[in-house]
Amino acid sequence: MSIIVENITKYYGSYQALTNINLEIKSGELIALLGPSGSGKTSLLRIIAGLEQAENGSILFNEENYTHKHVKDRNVGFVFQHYALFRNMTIFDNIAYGLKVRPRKIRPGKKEIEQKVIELLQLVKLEGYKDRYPSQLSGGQRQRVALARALAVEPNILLLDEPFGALDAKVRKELRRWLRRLHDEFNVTSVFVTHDQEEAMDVADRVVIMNEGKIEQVGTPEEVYDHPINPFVYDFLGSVNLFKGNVQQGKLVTGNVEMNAPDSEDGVSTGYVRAHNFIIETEASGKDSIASIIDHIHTMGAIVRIEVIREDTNEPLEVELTKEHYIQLGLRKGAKVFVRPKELKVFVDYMAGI
Ligand SMILES: Nc1ncnc2c1ncn2[C@@H]1O[C@H](COP(=O)(O)OP(=O)(O)OP(=O)(O)O)[C@@H](O)[C@H]1O
Repeated sequence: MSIIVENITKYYGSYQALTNINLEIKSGELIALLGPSGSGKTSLLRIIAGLEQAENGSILFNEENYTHKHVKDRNVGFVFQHYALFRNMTIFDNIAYGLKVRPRKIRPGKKEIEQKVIELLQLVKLEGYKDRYPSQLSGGQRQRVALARALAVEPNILLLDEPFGALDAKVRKELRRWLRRLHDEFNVTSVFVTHDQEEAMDVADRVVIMNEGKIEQVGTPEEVYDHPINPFVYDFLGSVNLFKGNVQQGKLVTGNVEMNAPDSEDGVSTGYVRAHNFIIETEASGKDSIASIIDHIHTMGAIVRIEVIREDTNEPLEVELTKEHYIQLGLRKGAKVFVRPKELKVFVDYMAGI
């Protein structure tokens, strides 16, 4: 089922939490709403769900206007961070709940419910746990039950609000795989809220990046990472180094370094370079070589993160390289090196001088 969000505006009292949100979600897509705390992700999800009403705008499911439909008539499944399972019910009964409470006319028979629950238990690999109670499961297992419970009623749309937020990093990763697998299996249009960019980039077909109640950019993980449309998106998606300077005739001048910026307008600008988009050398090789001193070396498995201090401005830079390359170069703390951007994106500082 497709979702269209049209001109949605939401106020809490006089506070405007969402401003003119427009978004089209294709049937069967898995979409992540990603943004810092307070950017309006949960508000948007709740409006899609019908748990919250917007002041302005419409919500369409399969092009039909659902704006004023009650949550129970939208057939959406929910998984929340703290959407506790029923503590006094077994895992089996928790999953069966949504089917058992259906009005008699549309309620499946006992055998049918049983079969469905068993299938779901198999899918989330918890067959052996059906007679346990939620308190006898781990956090990750409980969220798998929550996913199975949400899917049991065959929702048109699955909405997840920080579903893995309360779990540790390793379990979160595992659950991402579950979400992706279950999503592919059921092909249900899914929207999940997260503030974890790695989670969004890893799981979603497309990522919606939100900030201060607005959408900054929508795109596939590759699009938003490789072609961020503004400084906010650049900064939000992974570690980035900033070079404040001035563009003159296709060159960004920063400190005593000149970097090629052929497509940039002249004026006060900031260059953005991701940590892995530097070349690190022991000799200068051009006007864009930034003389620096290694301040800190941090090894993280196959990747080495090096913090260097620019000699011209004393500003720190973060550079990432493979361990293999790091060993080849024989780098150590205190050594002088030259870092050069492989890929630079320049945004004009429109606010400069205002
Ligand atoms: N019921 C409410 N009453 C008043 N203000 C609210 C209410 N719900 C949310 N807000 C405010 O609206 C803004 C957006 O909140 P929302 O929960 O949608 O953001 P979020 O991006 O999901 O944040 P988080 O990641 O912290 O959950 C915040 O500033 C929040 O304080």
